[in-house]
Amino acid sequence: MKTLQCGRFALDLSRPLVMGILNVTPDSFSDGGRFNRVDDALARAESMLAEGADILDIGGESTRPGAPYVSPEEEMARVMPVLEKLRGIGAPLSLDTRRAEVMREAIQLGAVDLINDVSALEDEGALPLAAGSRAAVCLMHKQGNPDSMQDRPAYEDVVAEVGGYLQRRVRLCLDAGIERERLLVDPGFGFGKTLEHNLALLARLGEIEKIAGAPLLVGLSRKSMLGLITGEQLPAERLGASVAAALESARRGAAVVRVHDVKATRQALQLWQALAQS
Ligand SMILES: Nc1nc2ncc(COP(=O)(O)OP(=O)(O)O)nc2c(=O)[nH]1
Repeated sequence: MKTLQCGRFALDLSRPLVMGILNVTPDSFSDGGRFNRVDDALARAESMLAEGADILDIGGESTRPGAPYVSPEEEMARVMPVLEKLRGIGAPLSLDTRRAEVMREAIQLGAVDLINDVSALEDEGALPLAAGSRAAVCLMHKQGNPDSMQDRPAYEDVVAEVGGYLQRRVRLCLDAGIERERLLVDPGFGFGKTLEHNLALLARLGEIEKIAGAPLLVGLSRKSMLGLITGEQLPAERLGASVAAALESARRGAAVVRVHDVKATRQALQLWQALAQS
């Protein structure tokens, strides 16, 4: 049985896991401002667990294209009170940050089971910090940074380049002493990719896993590529496409899908699993 060693938890990867997104920001692209008060964040966490979330992903900085700068102090002020309250909730907590100092504070709190880093531990000190913890790590690919990554994304072969980057990051983590059982990789949909790039990555998801050598986490929920395909301008109105994207990701081998709409995604995955087992 394939297992993800995830801090205080060992997660069974024999079925796709659902990571519920808890953005404690004022400006996340689809739900900014809804859960940035601690009580609202707690209520949201509880409802996502009740809906079947396997992991909660707490993030204090929007990394959507064009997102404004958030200071480390501000990011910490947003996430630490929520992590403190959720520490005893009995479910794996993922911290969505690209800053080593935020990781350090949260690890010291004993409230991080998974470090979800959109910059694949590139921040100074992040790699040894993760190596010294028991947290799982999600290494995500991005081309450029949120302020300009969507200006002119360009690749020779997006799958080979994204896979190759993730393979190099996995190698670095293994050399630093992070066991492979703690690693996830993520192609980073929408992080310096055109619609064509995103579709190629989704279509060829299995190749990414093979090249990188670690299970896949996929985040497509409500993203603008789904808006381009459906014509739906409002991210929160992209439920159908988001659920279909999660299902297609699972069919192509994703181990974890990162979503806003937990209940609908779980139901779709349960149908898919029932079929797979019939
Ligand atoms: N591993 C991973 N982490 C991510 N974190 C944030 C976002 C952006 O989505 P969201 O958090 O909903 O919006 P915002 O960044 O505006 O808070 N996408 C990913 C992703 O695709 N993969």
